[in-house]
Amino acid sequence: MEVVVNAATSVDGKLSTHERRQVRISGDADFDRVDRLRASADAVLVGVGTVLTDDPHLGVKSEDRRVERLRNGRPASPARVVADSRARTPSDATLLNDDAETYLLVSAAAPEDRLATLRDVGATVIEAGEERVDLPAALDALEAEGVERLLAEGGGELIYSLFSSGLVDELSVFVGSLVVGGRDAPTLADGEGFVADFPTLDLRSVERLDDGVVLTYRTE
Ligand SMILES: NC(=O)C1=CN([C@@H]2O[C@H](COP(=O)(O)OP(=O)(O)OC[C@H]3O[C@@H](n4cnc5c(N)ncnc54)[C@H](OP(=O)(O)O)[C@@H]3O)[C@@H](O)[C@H]2O)C=CC1
Ligand SMILES: Nc1nc(O)c(N)c(N[C@@H]2O[C@H](COP(=O)(O)O)[C@@H](O)[C@H]2O)n1
Repeated sequence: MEVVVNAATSVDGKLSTHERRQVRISGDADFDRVDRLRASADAVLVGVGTVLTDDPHLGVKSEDRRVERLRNGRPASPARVVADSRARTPSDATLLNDDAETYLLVSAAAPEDRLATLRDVGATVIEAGEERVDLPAALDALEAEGVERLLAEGGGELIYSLFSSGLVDELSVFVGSLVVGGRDAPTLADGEGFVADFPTLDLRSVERLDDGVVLTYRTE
């Protein structure tokens, strides 16, 4: 499976405010680039932190791209995937609507009643890990479901875990021209942080877009 991570950060590396309030960092051209990435993916992954704060849709927005996918025998939008160890995704979350399939990656610690509720509203549950989602095992299970290209859109906890498990193939970051600040604001990679064996990246392109730049890396 090819795993592509995409996010937008301020110049000081923040994904959102210290209150975890979503910030419009990308401009129209960058949102269109993200839409192209979504259209090229079989599934889009976020952590449950992003679902709880942003209630994202994660679908392809361009009608032309949805039509093109259908013409190629694919669903109009990629599947939505949430890393959600304890099944905290609200049953009325937007990404559980009928626009695309939705997978919840949970751990053995997820309460049965929550799983039943979420299955009732259409989610497909994949269990991997005891206390927290075991991402390598969960991604293997997704691959068995036909997901060959996975776009991970954040947030910082999830992106850190993907790097720490060596699962990232490509990273693109839009760096917008604003400073968000705040020592507690989410950054591109949070988690516990690396103290050695830092993942190193190979910078492949630098593109000026909107009022910022898109940096694209492959992992080594
Ligand atoms: N600017 C941008 O491009 C983007 C910004 N954001 C912003 O990021 C913020 C949310 O980020 P953040 O709080 O880091 O939350 P995340 O979206 O990264 O979700 C983190 C949660 O995912 C669950 N999870 C399950 N398994 C794992 C695992 N193996 N590794 C890591 N997490 C796992 C955990 O909850 P549990 O243990 O309960 O399962 C964890 O707390 C929001 O403010 C949002 O607006 C988000 C996306 C893009
Ligand atoms: N790429 C990007 N640029 C920004 O400026 C952003 N604020 C975000 N945020 C993330 O985009 C997702 C919303 O998706 P939908 O529009 O609801 O489909 C969500 O994950 C945000 O955190 N991304």
